[in-house]
Amino acid sequence: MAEITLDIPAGIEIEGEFKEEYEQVLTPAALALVIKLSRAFEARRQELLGMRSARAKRIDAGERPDFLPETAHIRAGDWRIAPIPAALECRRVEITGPVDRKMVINAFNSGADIYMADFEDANTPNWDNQIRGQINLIDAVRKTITLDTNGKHYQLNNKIATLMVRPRGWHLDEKHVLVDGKRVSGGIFDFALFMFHNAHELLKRGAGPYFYLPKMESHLEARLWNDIFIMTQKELGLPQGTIKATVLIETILAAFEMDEILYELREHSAGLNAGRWDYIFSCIKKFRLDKDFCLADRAKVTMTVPFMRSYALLLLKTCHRRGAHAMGGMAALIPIKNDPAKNEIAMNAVRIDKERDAVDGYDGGWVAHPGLVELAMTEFKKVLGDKANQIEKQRIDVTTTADDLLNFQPETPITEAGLRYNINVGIHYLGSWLDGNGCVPIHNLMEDAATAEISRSQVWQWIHSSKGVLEDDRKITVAMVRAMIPEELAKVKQQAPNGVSPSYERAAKIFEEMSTAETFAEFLTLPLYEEI
Ligand SMILES: CC(=O)SCCNC(=O)CCNC(=O)[C@H](O)C(C)(C)COP(=O)(O)OP(=O)(O)OC[C@H]1O[C@@H](n2cnc3c(N)ncnc32)[C@H](O)[C@@H]1OP(=O)(O)O
Ligand SMILES: O=CC(=O)O
Ligand SMILES: [Mg+2]
Repeated sequence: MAEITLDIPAGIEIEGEFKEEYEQVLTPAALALVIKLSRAFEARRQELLGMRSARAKRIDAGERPDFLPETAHIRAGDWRIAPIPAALECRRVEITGPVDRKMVINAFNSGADIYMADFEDANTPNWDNQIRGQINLIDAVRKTITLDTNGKHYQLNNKIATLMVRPRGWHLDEKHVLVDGKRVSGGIFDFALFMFHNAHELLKRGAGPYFYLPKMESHLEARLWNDIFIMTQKELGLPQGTIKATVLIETILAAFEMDEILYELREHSAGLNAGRWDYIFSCIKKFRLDKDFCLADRAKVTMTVPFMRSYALLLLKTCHRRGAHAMGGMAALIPIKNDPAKNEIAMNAVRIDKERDAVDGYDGGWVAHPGLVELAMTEFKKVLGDKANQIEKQRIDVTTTADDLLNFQPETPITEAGLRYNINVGIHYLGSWLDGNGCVPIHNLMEDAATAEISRSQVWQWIHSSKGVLEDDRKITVAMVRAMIPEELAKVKQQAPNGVSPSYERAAKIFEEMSTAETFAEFLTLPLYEEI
């Protein structure tokens, strides 16, 4: 590995490989911001992660989450978030995708109102992806990004989507960068580099630095981001309130603190998003030891089952009451090539999903693929007409209670096909992730870190729960899962037209370890990260 030859400020060590083009990202001044934010906030990040573990232990011991008594005044109070900048008023369709150069260009050109560049669920956070992703965004913000590949030239159109960026969640470190000898937060690293290089340029161009914030579990975690925003704005000479962020409500605990999260970020808020896939994963994770909890096959846990419906409606009601955008999540379906009949079914499912969100009152929603933008746009336009959003639509009829949020149905069916599906997807996704691709089409669905977590955690839960019983009354066991893993690995290999890399053997091993271990690993990506 070549040594970093950059002039780097004292206190920071870069352990990642050096490539000449990285120099434009890892400048001394940008790294100084990483140091400043890390020194100011790393202890609090660790404290909050400690609080997550302590809370998880209490839930394991039987505590049920509820709305917080100490913040009742915030929920009852009559406040609204600060006005939303013009560039973020209209968000009917948001396309998301990893920060790969070609996909960045395609996403900006897709016709969506917003493009969320993803350093998180859709991305393997290897060193090259992280730094190259920053380079791609620097070039895109300045509209100089181009690419020539496979005989095709890529460049930005005149009219492009507004950029939002999703840095990594609080649980992830950036292991290639140490500040005072300790790994920095992945989220702070991604955020600081993006802010340093692009905030002023974005403002010059009529937009601003806008973010999506993932996987938070409490309003105190949102407060940490808010404090980071305040310090960064001061450091970079930006007016306070310039940064705007949409928080993904994608953990069951955050669902009890939606008002509080908006309140913490009220000067910097751009609403909430119903991050449905991580939300399902979070429910399984938090209640995995509850003898009464057990969800049916992954495919049965849709947006219309009781706990998901309650969560979606509460998010909508909460946002609009506070003058904030309520953003719908991702329908994981993608266009199906070479099978028009199946494709029509998939497109219709996306249409129904977006129609439901739009009619409910959502202001927009996510798509995973450019081929879905027009379809989703049509559904939102049918409801919104010429309006940029429908924030004025108040859902006072919604009366979601704690019990509604915790009404985990359906419990059946759990099928052998569903179990095998989870194993198959888990191995395939892990293999791809290890090879550097954090978002893949599997069985005609978009699979990313959040969807794969559902597969992995369901297998663990079905083994460990007395309710983990197949329709034909066979109990799901370690031995059953162990026997299926090589069979599903063989199918994954067969399904890959050009074969698979050795990573897939490793992936099968890791999947086996994680799904059969006595202790549940907090996140799939934590042990995986140590492998890359
Ligand atoms: C739970 C959550 O967090 S959801 C958010 C995270 N997930 C995502 O962001 C999903 C992103 N989507 C993707 O990565 C891809 O769409 C996949 C992996 C699901 C499917 O990828 P593929 O099978 O390669 O798609 P396909 O071959 O149909 O792509 C056709 C074209 O669309 C482009 N494309 C596909 N998806 C995207 C996207 N999300 N953004 C930009 N371009 C895209 C491809 O680059 C390709 O471009 P080209 O014709 O210029 O070569
Ligand atoms: O990030 C989105 C999700 O659904 O998870
Ligand atoms: Mg997510």
